[in-house]
Amino acid sequence: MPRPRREEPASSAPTPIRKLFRAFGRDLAPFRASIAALVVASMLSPALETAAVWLFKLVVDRVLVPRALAPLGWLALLLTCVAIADGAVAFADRLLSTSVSERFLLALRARVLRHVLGLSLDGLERRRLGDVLSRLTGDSASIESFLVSGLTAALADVLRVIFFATALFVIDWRLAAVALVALPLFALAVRRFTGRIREIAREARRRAGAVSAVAEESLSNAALVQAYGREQDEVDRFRREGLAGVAAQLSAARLRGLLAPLVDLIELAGGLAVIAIGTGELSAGRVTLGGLLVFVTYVGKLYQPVRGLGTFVTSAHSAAAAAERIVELLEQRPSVEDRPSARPLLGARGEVVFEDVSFRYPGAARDALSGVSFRVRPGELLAVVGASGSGKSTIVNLLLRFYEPTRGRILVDGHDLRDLTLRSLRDATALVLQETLLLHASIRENVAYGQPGADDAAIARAVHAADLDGVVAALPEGLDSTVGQRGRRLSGGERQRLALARALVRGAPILLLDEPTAALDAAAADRVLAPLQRAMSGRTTILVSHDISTIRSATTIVVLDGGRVVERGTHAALAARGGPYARLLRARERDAATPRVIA
Ligand SMILES: Nc1ncnc2c1ncn2[C@@H]1O[C@H](COP(=O)(O)OP(=O)(O)OP(=O)(O)O)[C@@H](O)[C@H]1O
Repeated sequence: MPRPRREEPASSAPTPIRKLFRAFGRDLAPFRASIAALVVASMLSPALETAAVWLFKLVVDRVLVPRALAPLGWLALLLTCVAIADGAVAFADRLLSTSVSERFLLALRARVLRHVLGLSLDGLERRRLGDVLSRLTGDSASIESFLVSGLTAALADVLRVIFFATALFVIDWRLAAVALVALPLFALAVRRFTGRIREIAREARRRAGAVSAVAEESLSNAALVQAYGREQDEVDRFRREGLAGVAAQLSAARLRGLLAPLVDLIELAGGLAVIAIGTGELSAGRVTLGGLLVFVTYVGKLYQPVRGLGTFVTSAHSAAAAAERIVELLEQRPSVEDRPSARPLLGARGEVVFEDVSFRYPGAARDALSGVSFRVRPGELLAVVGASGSGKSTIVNLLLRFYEPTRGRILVDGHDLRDLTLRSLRDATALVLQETLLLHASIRENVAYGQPGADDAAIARAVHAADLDGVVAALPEGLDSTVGQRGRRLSGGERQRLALARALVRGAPILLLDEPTAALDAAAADRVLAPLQRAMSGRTTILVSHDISTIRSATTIVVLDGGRVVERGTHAALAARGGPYARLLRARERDAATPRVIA
């Protein structure tokens, strides 16, 4: 299979905050009812808070100052009711917001994952896996924390500001005017910082992606890293990427650190001014003691939501940065998609025809295939041989429609692949690669992956045909034993036979085998041979291989060189001709005579 070429995705232009809604509004739609309830809770909560403080004014003015106990009864009742209502609203708010946040986040992540899985391989391979993962986890979480938690909290904060400020004016408008002078200053201080915080938030999100990418690359290549003793280099690379993130976080901390004391100072100045002027107002009888006390309480409470709104603005910026990264991913279109007129391939017989097919990988300098033509009738075996890089795996990639030919066409049962739905084409094929793709699951699940819903009998037949009975019997939990990550608990040959069982259970009429025995030693390869032959019989098979024992029986052998077919025929005919195939054979024999070196 072709090596993935990954490059860092370029950062795109900033996404304005309203774009967030355009991009993710429809993800919110299923939660409309819960969000409406959440909005009501966010409105009730500030109203109840305002009422509770106001009741204390009444306690001071009606009970404490006149030293009269009588009104305390109804005031206490009211205070208790408000406290209970506040508790109930807070409970509902917490439950609702957790439920909406978590379900929204899951739905968003599932949408992103579905999209990414639907991308064509060329688009996917250009990305770093860790970066995609970081978008799927961290960036989605930022969007959630803005769109759901953030917006409802902001709504409550706005209402708090309105209610508290109104209460201030009702108590004493002169005092209120003084107290509120500080607010615009406050907002100004927050604004000055936000532009810079936004840039830093974007940088920090991008860095988080790079750090996960490095970790993913090191961990997925752990065997390589250890065998070549490069652990320290990997840690260093991780640290280098991480350091840039540390710098971004430090700048953010510096800004936040500056903002906090500034805000405190403004708050203190406001409080002192209120007390100074409030004493005068109290003496002039324009305000009651209770009024002044709750006034100071309201002022103290007023700064908290304003500060909350400042944080909301910051979170909006980091959400915008996250949204940019997710939108960029979601806007990537698969280069291979179903045409609107695409029809399913029904009851496939398995005839495969390549008609003058040329193909160049995106961004490559030369064609990987040029003018390749061949026909494989149902049930026949076509072997593709050739030197490394001659285009063998590309044939498999094109037949699975991971890519589309740049020229010519590929037909299955007489239908151009482009007229068929991707799903039905892939349903008609079973693939076995040199590098076996196994899931971290049981043997049963790995086999059933080939045919979801396969019953026990079908799985047992496939396991038997793949010569895995002995392996399964030796495992403590039989078919339900797990194979470890990427099947590491099995030997290479066993892994390959498991991959074959999966292909067999699929019952697809076309079998694609890309060097299925290349990673195995002679003994293990021999063990795969019989199951392989069983798998091939009755199916159209396209086999990419260097292994003479598997290609000897091919109906046709196609020899590729530099993406062109240079020879075709049966093993006997080609071996006798003394051309490129015979040369490949001789090279193989020499290889077989020299001991293998594990690279
Ligand atoms: N994803 C890719 N992007 C760009 N070029 C690619 C890609 N995959 C393969 N190529 C190039 O296309 C050519 C054919 O590759 P292909 O994988 O089909 O060769 P192959 O015959 O299967 O080789 P091998 O036997 O080494 O697996 C090579 O020159 C290779 O470098």
